[in-house]
Amino acid sequence: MNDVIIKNIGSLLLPKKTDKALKGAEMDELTIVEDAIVVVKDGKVVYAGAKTDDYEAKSTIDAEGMVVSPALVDPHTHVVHGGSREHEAALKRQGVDYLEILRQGGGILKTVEQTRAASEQELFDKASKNITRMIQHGVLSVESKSGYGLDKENELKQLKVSKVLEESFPIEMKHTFLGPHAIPKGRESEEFLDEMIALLDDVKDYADFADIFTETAVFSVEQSRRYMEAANEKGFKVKIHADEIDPLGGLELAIEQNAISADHLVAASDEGKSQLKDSDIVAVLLPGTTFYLGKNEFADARGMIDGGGAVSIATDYNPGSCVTDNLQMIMAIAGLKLKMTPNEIWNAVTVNAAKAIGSDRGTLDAGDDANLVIWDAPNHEYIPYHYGVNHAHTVMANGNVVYTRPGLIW
Ligand SMILES: N=CN[C@@H](CCC(=O)O)C(=O)O
Ligand SMILES: [Zn+2]
Repeated sequence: MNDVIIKNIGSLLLPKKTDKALKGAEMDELTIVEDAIVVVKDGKVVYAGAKTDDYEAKSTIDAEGMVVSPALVDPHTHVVHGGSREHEAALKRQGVDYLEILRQGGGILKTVEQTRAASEQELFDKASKNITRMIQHGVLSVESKSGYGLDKENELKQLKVSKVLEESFPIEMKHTFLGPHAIPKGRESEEFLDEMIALLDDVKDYADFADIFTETAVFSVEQSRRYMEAANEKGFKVKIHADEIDPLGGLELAIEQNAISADHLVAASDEGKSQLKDSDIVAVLLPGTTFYLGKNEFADARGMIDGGGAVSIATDYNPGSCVTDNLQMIMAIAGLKLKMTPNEIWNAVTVNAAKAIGSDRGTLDAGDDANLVIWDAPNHEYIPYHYGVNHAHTVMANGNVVYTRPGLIW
């Protein structure tokens, strides 16, 4: 006997199951079944498709005509950190730019101080609140970066907390070592980079990926190449924060180094974007960051998709450049500012986001783990349209309901 049937689904979203991320025109293809059901047994999808009487189950959930999709995947976050930086928000509004704040010892370096000062328990308690909100917003897979320790003890502390979060919540997490995220005060960049390269051996058991911030006044393309080559040699899959502010050629480097994703890409060159088509890399765009930093130029998602590339989107949740853990908000900005279509947006937060972090999630085919969301919306286009609010009604992780929307108590 099956465990549960979700019946009366108005629109069931079924992103295509593939080995590689969806590219170019494929990104606008999304199977939507109206009047559908999903059947679950032992935490797995038995059937997801058009309504049929062929299945029986111990219990039913009435979706009352709502939308059902795979649970969302957030492929770029900095969720484990100490403190907060609300004091910098005012500086940014006065026109002091993000890299200038970093040069003055603020920005990432401020969060490094706060993270070093926090215990594992304090970091866990703080990040638990973010993870809880992410689940409530329909996200069940989260990539989590270190990068606020910048030394062995504190980078390992962040990565350990990330692992404990994964063990403590009904989610999948991928963990990324981002030791070369900033240069600590008083340190010389080459020598610090050597230290981070040596650290790769120590973090091997805790990290799925090795990442670097390639940017003016942070790490150059040459330094990033040295780091990525070392990480590749040690068996890491590599990621890169590339071309966020200045067009340094980080995307071309990512392709050369066979990175699983290149992230940000606001200032990526036309040459780099044209290479996406023939590579397996996923461009992870972070439009919430451009929005929060008050910039007018957004990443060229249209150029990347129309040129045949694979695109995903993420929150980039962090305490400085994008302070939201609501991926639905990012879906809205992707429509408004990246000019992505609703189908492209849904593929970007499901299958393509999963590919960007080496996860097999993001689909709801028979045999998949039953990770899904019932959305209180009349159709899938409505969710990025009605922005800034949470449309998740019910979230199911491995066949168990882990969140249902509370009502008013009055
Ligand atoms: N740009 C570099 N790293 C983060 C921001 C980190 C911070 O400001 O604390 C990002 O991806 O946006
Ligand atoms: Zn980042």
